[in-house]
Amino acid sequence: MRVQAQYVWFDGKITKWEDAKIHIATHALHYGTSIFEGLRGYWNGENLLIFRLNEHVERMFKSAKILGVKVPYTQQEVRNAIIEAVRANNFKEDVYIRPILFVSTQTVALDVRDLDTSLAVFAFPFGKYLPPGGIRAAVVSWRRVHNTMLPVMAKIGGIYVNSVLALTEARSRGYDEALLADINGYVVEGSGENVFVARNGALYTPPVHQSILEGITRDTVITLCKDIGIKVEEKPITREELYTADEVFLVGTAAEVTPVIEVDGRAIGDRKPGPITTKIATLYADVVRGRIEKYSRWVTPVY
Ligand SMILES: CCC[C@H](NCc1c(COP(=O)(O)O)cnc(C)c1O)C(=O)O
Repeated sequence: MRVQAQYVWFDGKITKWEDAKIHIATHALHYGTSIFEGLRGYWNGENLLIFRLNEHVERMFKSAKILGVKVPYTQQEVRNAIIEAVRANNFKEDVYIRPILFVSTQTVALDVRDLDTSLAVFAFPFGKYLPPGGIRAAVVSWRRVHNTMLPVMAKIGGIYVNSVLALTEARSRGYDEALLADINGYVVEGSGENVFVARNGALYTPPVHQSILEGITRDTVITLCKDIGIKVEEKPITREELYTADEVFLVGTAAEVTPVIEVDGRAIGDRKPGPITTKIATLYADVVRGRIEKYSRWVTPVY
């Protein structure tokens, strides 16, 4: 799926898509030293609402701190850049927004402390990332990188080779998505999502210290569950618990709330979205389009 837009935001300027280029000696191209985010903008018929803009920008700054690179902008300037990248294209449909901060110095040196960084943001029309009726997932042979090896709480470009290998394996085996186990064999997340398991009316999801990205959608779902009285417990999840769950679903900005109806050839529940998954997916769809006043703090209008 090639992405395309008319205009992008690049180091403070609205630039034509075809002019937004970097040099082949760019540090981030060689070593994966970029920090990126994924946000969604939802068109609700009147305005385009960016979902949890503040939290995504906050995470971008945390990721940069973990990698040890400079961010030559304030959080407000990055929020404005993200809004501008959407506004400049006058989008009036659902979009995916990709800010990326990357080490731009043309060097092969590894120490990043004094190197320069650039910020770019582009947005493009984007619908469903995974089939909303439910997906088939496989626990793949590639393990989730352990957080003593790479700081997986930081959304660092180079770490995504782990996700690339995982999803490519799952798709080559005929599945829609990959589930990754950590070095101890616990299932911790998808290639681009956090995972939830429902059993006897309660939800379980791996704790943040288990080498996962601290997902913003994960936080949204936990908050919504508390508000509607669904118990959520953060605990390690074994493969057997996954196979025998009443429901499994994946959550992420791109994936939103995606039911998992089969894992490694085992049907989950009766192989269709379960009641808890459906309830949360429906509520989430209303929240992101600003239809529920209680969560209006989470949406930022573009126009
Ligand atoms: C290719 C990466 C796409 C990106 N994945 C987001 C993502 C999540 C969910 O995080 P959040 O809820 O904050 O989005 C969890 N875990 C991983 C490894 C992720 O890449 C996304 O935009 O959903």
